[in-house]
Formats: sequence, C-alpha cells, structure tokens
Amino acid sequence: MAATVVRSPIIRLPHYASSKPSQSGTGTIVSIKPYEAHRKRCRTVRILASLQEDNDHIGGRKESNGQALELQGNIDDFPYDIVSKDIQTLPRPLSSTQFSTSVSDGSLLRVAYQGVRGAYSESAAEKAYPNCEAVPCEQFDTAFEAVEKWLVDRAVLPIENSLGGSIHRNYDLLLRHRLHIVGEVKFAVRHCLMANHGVKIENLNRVLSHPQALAQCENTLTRLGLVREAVDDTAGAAKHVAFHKLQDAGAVASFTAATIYGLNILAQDIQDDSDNVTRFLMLAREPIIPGTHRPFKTSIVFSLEEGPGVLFKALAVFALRQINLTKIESRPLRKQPLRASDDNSNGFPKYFDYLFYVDFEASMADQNAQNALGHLKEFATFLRVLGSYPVDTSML
Ligand SMILES: O=C(O)C(=O)C[C@]1(C(=O)O)C=C[C@@H](O)C=C1
Repeated sequence: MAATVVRSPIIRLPHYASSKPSQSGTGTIVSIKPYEAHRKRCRTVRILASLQEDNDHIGGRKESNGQALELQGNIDDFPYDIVSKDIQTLPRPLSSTQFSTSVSDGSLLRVAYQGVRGAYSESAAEKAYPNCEAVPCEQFDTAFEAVEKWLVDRAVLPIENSLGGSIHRNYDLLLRHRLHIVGEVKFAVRHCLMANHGVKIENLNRVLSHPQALAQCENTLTRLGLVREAVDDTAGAAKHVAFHKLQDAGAVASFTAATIYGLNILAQDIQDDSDNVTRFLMLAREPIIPGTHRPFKTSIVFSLEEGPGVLFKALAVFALRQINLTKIESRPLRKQPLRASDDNSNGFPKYFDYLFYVDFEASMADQNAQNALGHLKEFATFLRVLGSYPVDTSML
C-alpha cells in the first residue's frame, strides 16, 4: 500500500526493490550513498532518507533515530533525478513537457534547504523560487550533495546575517563542492519566543534554537536569564519542544514554526535589532549566463602568496577600476593551514594561510570585471569564480 504523501514527496519511487513494492513517502534527505560497487558499474544504488512520522511504515532499514531509512535498488527502478549523474549509463531524453513548462517562477523546481518545515531557510527558498517544492535536508552538506546528485535542482543556504555575521560552514562548503551561485535572496528574520500552551515566560529555564538565532536574540535571552541550547535549526527547536511537551524550555523560531508545531508565542520580534536580515545563496549545478541588463554581483575566492602589501595589491585591482566590494571574508586554507617556520620563529609555525572570499558589484559579462580578475590572476596563487548573479533588490 502506498504511504500518504504529506508534503515534499522527494522519496517517491515506483519501487525500492525492498520487500514492499509501490511505496512512496515524504522525508528529509539525510545522506546519499551510491552503493559502493557503483564504481565497478554495478547498477545498484542506495540512498539514506528520513521519512516523516506518518510514513514510517515504509519498508527499509530503520536507523537508530527511528526515522532514517536506507533504500536500495536497481538504478532503473529509481527516477532519473534521484540517482547520481555519474552512475547514469545514458543521459535521459528531455520530454516535451520540459520544454513547455517554465521554471522562471520556481514551479517544478525542487529546492533543498537545511532544517525542517518552518525554518527560515524554507521561507527563503520559497521567496527565491516561488511555487517550488522546498526539500528539507538535515545538514548543509546534505543540501550541497542533493544538488550534485541530481536529487534536487537547487539549494538555498544562508551565508551571512546582519547581526550574527558570516555562516562560515557554508563558505567552506562552497569551495569543497562544485556548485555555482546563481542568485541571492535577502530575508527579514523576525524571531519569536515560544513554548507549549500553559507555559509562561517565568516557567522557562532554557531556550533551544539555532546558534545564529540565539546570537541574534542575545539581549532578550540574557535579560530573561535563559540557558541557551544549540540545535540544528530554529524550527527543529520548536518541533522538539512541542514533541517532548517540555514545560521548562522554550524555542526561538519563526511565527510559521509556532503555527506548524502548535506552540504558543510568548514574545515577538525578540531579535536585538528590528532590521535583522539573513542573506541566502541560490546554488545550482550549472552557472547562469551573466548579463548587464540589471545590477549583478560576482563572488570569487582566491589565495595569495605571503608578503607585505599582497592583500592590498589584490584589493587594488578592484579599486583601480571603480568596482565596489560588498563583502570580504577570510577562511583558513584547511589543507595547508600553517606556513612552515622560518629561522626566527623559534621552531613555531609563523603564518596562517588564508582563502579570501570577495563579493563585488559587477557582472562577469562586464569587460571591467574581466580585466580586474585577469589582473588578480597575475599574482593570486588560486582563483575561482563562485558565481555571477543578479543582486537581490527586492523589498524586505
Ligand atoms: O534555523 C533556521 O531556521 C535557519 O533557517 C538557519 C538560519 C541560519 O543558519 O542563519 C537562517 C536564518 C536565521 O539567521 C537563523 C538561522
């Protein structure tokens, strides 16, 4: 018997080659593991997915958290887009419906985000691609992987917040994966303090939320004297408080999350600044063709030789051409984090090596931007364009 599809029918296969045929369901992508032997052109694939509670009668091996299922089968039994491209033997022919339907409004697109239903990232995905099917993923890495393995079409992931600063994990993942930035979306984040019905503010000892959300509400939470507990996402915190019927703990999450998980809102707009904005990146397997018909932004990452004034020289390639920088971030170069010691450093490594992430206001279709990057290439030890995409000029 087919399981009920509640939302995000991402795991909807004709049959999983497990004991029960014709199964379907919905769920969060946990990880995607092509069966080991696929390198030898074995046609068996395996994915790990976690399904929503009401679908847990679907066959497969249950993981210890009681929700993750391992699904295994012949690649021909899985829809094309659930199977990694590298294990496809033949490209799938385009169908005429794909030509006639537009994806410009986001419909037909499946968009991965990190978190569970009600997370700000889900709303950002829906703002970026209205009418899309937003697909929950447990971790940021999983969302990157889901796009790479053709399980979804896009990912929308947070990169920086006006109060909390950069989301370093996603900077690192941008380099580790080969996805392209195809857009940005800014989302006004308005936090609520919520708890189970009947629980009052004075009953609370602790509050659960995403670390960024806790940081964005620092003043309110300190004033209330609440112990902070970090979890994977804000909506996950609300779900946990509701599911365990906690009486001493609240959650910081969105108004939508309170509605979904049936929590009572104790305080609204508790972020330290009313203008609390998170910028999200839209990621895809292919880059978009940059234009000059509207404001564009380009994101790059580069590394430099150590030496006096080298970073100054790198930034000058933009200043010389009147190109405005909107963001600069540095991250340790993980494979080679420390430069070897020299004679004067008493045997201790002396320098850290860094990667510099820069966003600048120009399109890669613009000759001026191409010249700037040509100039930077002359002395950068590494340079990659992460994407050239339209600036989000929408009202928040
Ligand atoms: O936890 C969520 O709801 C998220 O979407 C994640 C996230 C983040 O990673 O910054 C997104 C927006 C807010 O800044 C707080 C949390």
